[in-house]
Amino acid sequence: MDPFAEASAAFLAWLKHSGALISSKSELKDLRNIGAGRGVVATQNIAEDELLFRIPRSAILSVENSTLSKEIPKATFEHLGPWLSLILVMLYEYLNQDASNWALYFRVLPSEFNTLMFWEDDELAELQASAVVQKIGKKGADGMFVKELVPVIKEFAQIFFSSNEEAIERAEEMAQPQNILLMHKMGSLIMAYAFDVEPASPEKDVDEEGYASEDEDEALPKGMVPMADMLNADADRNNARLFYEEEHLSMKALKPIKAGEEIFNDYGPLPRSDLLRRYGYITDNYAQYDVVEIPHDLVTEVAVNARVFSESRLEYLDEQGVIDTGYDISTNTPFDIHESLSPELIVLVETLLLPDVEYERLKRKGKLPKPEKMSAKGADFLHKLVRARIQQYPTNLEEDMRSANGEAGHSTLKERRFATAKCVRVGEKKILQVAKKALAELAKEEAHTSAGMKRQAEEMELGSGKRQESR
Ligand SMILES: C[S@@+](CC[C@H](N)C(=O)[O-])C[C@H]1O[C@@H](n2cnc3c(N)ncnc32)[C@H](O)[C@@H]1O
Repeated sequence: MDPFAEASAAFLAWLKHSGALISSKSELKDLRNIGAGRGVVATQNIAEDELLFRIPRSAILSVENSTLSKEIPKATFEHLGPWLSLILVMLYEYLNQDASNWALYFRVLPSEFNTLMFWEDDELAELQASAVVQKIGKKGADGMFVKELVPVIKEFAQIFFSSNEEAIERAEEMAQPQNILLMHKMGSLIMAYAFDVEPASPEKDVDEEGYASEDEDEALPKGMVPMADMLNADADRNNARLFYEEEHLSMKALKPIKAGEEIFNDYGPLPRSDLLRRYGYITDNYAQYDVVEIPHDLVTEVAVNARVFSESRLEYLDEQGVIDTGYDISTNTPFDIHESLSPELIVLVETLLLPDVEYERLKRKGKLPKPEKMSAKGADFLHKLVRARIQQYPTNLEEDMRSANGEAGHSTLKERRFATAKCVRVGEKKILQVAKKALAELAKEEAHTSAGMKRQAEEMELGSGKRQESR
């Protein structure tokens, strides 16, 4: 048996031994031929709601289930927070090798990643001005590993290295680059594989469909759920979902699945930039969720040039929760600029453009301009903003499209990454182009309408004046 298939078989045997129930109607399949690693595929027709597999909560690789959490004070985990705590526990289990309950699970998890965290500088440069580059957070994570994780490992070296006689030296070595890299790999596994695990008895409010609200989701502990994380995703072909039960987590079919079809989870409506950052791959059908971010700094820059920058107005907007580090322009079909622009961006721009008297009046009432009402000046400002954003990309859409057409197959990893980066930046530039066109038209239309209304008002005034005069 080849090592890949052997690792899958050993993993499945361990999982069953741990109390998992796996339907004989699906199989864990080698999908490397389509560049998708392992995936789960139906071997027979599956009915809607049918159970695909059931994993006992005790098999989840989580802080709660690891013996490390019984030996290190709870306060230490609380101080680290859920993300670093799970990295710590995964490192502990991984370094424990065969002594770990999850040793055979680690054998089917990847040790190499294509996520942006692992891209070379020249590869990242191909993303050009995409905001995703600023979201990778490699330096921040490096700092956290050295400042937060390594000291905990040193403090509890004897526990962490299971009383190994070289425990102290091994703990010292954890700050070395190869171990920081290992921490990044654990972090990347969490990002692409972990689930927000709802508790056995939910204390949190869930909606009718059983989902916790967004705030509550943040509070849910993350856990690595074996087998559930072997499902790939597809933006349009999601056909399975994980259900959280008292003792188990059950993956069930959301619709009938035919023999031979792949079983897909839902990674959410992610733009391709984020799909690449978190999961290390993209497919065309995620283009429907693409966004381009307008950095807040660019808004202030354009406002300064347009002589409408106001520190005090930005402070007021901040108090009102409008200010962010960036604002999305999303894609939609058919394209509607009002739907596409983030409401915060419209409110921000309209506030900066208000005449003093009007601004003061709204501020006294604690109000803001309405996002659905974009003025001609607002559309014109946004048009300038979009043009400035386009300028931040070193090549334009036409150049990218031309060179994309001339490309042959991509045989090396670097070539594939370059091509992927180009798809991401082209997606963003396409949004900017249609937004630019729509805003130019809107600015013209609005200006025309407001000029018309002004003329009408003047004529009415003139008319009533005339009437007065004639009296
Ligand atoms: C939760 S895991 C799914 C199992 C994974 N294929 C494996 O072999 O371990 C997520 C990873 O699977 C891969 N993946 C998921 N969906 C994919 C798809 N539609 N096409 C290609 N790769 C996919 C990506 O590498 C992603 O980071």
